[in-house]
Formats: sequence, C-alpha cells, structure tokens
Amino acid sequence: MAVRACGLIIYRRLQPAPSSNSIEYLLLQTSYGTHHWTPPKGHVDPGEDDLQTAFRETQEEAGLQASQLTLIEGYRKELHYPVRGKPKTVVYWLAEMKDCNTEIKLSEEHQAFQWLKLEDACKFAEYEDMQATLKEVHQFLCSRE
Ligand SMILES: Nc1nc2c(ncn2[C@@H]2O[C@H](COP(=O)(O)OP(=O)(O)OP(=O)(O)OP(=O)(O)OC[C@H]3O[C@@H](n4cnc5c(=O)[nH]c(N)nc54)[C@H](O)[C@@H]3O)[C@@H](O)[C@H]2O)c(=O)[nH]1
Repeated sequence: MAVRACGLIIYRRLQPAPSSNSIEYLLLQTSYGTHHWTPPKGHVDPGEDDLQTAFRETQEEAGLQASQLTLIEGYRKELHYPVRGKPKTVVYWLAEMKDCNTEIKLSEEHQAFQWLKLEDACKFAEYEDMQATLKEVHQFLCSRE
C-alpha cells in the first residue's frame, strides 16, 4: 500500500484587492536529506482523516492554527511519486492566510521558509508535479477573481 501524506498549499495576498500578482505561496525547506522545499505536509496518523492530517501538519511544521487559515472550497490535488522505491500519495488542499503578517514558526523538521510568487515557487519546488500543481492552483485562484 502507498505511504499517505496530506498537507496544505498555503498562500497569502499582499493587497486586499484581488490581484494575481499579489499572491505568494508558502514553502518550507527540510532540515534533513536533500533540503527540499514543499508546502507543509506529513504522514497520516492512525485514526486521523486526511484533512485533519493536513491541518495538524501545518500547525506542527509552520505554527499556523486552522483558525488562522481559510480553507478554499473546490480544490484538492493528489500527487503520486515513489520515495525510496515505495509509492507515496500526497493529498493537498488549498488555504489562504487570514492575516498575511501572521508569523511562521518552524519545527526542527525544517530549516527555512519562503513566501514566493508563482515563478519563484516553481523554482524552489523542483519537482515537475509540484510545479504543475502550483500553476494549477494559481489558475484556479485567478479564475475566481
Ligand atoms: N534524517 C532524515 N530524516 C528523514 C529523511 N526523510 C524523512 N525523514 C524523517 O521524516 C520526517 C518527516 O515526516 P513527515 O513530516 O510526517 O512526512 P513528509 O512531510 O511526508 O516528509 P518526507 O520528507 O519524508 O517526504 P517528502 O517531502 O515526500 O520527500 C521524500 C522524497 O520525495 C521527493 N519529493 C518531495 N516532494 C515531492 C513532490 O512534490 N513531487 C515529487 N515528484 N517528489 C517529491 C523528494 O525526493 C524527497 O526526497 C522527518 O521528521 C524526518 O525525521 C531523511 O532523508 N533523512
């Protein structure tokens, strides 16, 4: 069976007025392994549902409470990729920061974070499937404006 993880693609708007140019995405850099960048996410614990995992991992890894985020209806993405020869499924939802100045508090699992415009987010998130996901999210958000 595939390893399962869940997380949130988190964005903030620097201006209150809708403008795709003002959107920034949150990526975290692991403090282990190849120091790769991803949105907050992690493994599903026994008895947890996927969305609970996504919020728990976001709280643990970025210090953000569910009450500080708005879950965006209508977006859910599954990525499938192999990790050390085993299949892994990662489910992402989309969430907006209610206050774009809320502090990010990292755990020991991560050594840095960045708020990035789409183009830079795609450079940091080096995987093609994550890059495609970020572009899809951006299109989704622009289409709602
Ligand atoms: N010391 C040490 N410890 C580790 C290591 N590894 C884990 N730990 C421990 O595990 C705990 C984390 O537990 P959780 O937070 O619950 O889980 P996740 O958040 O799921 O964390 P992971 O890092 O396991 O999972 P991924 O991010 O999925 O990375 C796995 C590989 O997949 C590739 N990859 C990543 N993203 C994408 C993508 O979007 N697309 C594609 N195509 N590929 C992608 C990339 O090549 C990467 O190398 C930590 O506390 C550590 O103790 C390690 O190497 N050394």
